[in-house]
Amino acid sequence: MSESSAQQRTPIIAGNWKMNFDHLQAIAFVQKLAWSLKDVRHDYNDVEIAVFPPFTDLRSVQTLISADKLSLSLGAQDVSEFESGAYTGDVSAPMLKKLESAYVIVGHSERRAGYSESSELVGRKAAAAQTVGIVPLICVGETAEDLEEHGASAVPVQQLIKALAQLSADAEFIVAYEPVWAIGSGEPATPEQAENVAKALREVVREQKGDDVANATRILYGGSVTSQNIAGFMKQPNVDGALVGGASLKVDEFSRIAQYKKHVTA
Ligand SMILES: O=C[C@H](O)COP(=O)(O)O
Repeated sequence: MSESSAQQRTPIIAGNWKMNFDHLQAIAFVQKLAWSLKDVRHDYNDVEIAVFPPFTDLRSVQTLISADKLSLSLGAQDVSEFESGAYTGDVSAPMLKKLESAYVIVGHSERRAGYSESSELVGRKAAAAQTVGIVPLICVGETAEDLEEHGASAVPVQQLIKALAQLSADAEFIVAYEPVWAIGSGEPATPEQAENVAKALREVVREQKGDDVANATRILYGGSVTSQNIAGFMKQPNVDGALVGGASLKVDEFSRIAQYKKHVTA
């Protein structure tokens, strides 16, 4: 990958709220976040900042973003593989599209572990999102046991190969490398570990989708990202942003993470 291709990718700082904040709390949070970023946003017009609220908050956050013309992107945390019908509890990609969700997370390890979601299902969900023009953010990552047995990249690479095999459309997707052992643990991967796996994942994209897609695809790191460590990740040539969990629930901290360039030195 050349330096120039890395520069073509717009970095994205994404806040995955998980199952936190009701819709009233969501409104208050987004208002505070927009206020916190208002004086610096012009310095960050080449950085995308996105929030991923629970389903019940999407309408409220979308209305706020649209009414106040906020420079924030909106995403959902999951999507059904089906378009409509008798699927109690599911939320479809067309429904999310109506709410102006630009993105949807698929394959988060909490869903893989808690709901036995396979990489094939993750791929079908990603395909359903792409059908309506939503960009899927495909999460992959190894457990501590996987790391010990197979090293860092083997499991994420296999997960991505299987998920990408389900995509038929030639449409955008994002990959998030989230080592399970780093999520919520306060023990992030090192920037070098994140870079090594991100590089391996980009090679998977290259093999399956070709050079142009590989060079354009954003690959994020997630797992105990904070304002103290974000700069190290963002300096890596194959890391194009972060998927932030716990720290995205604190306005000031998430705002500091979004302003990572202040902390990046050559
Ligand atoms: O989706 C976000 C990840 O699970 C990371 O969560 P965390 O930042 O709380 O470790």
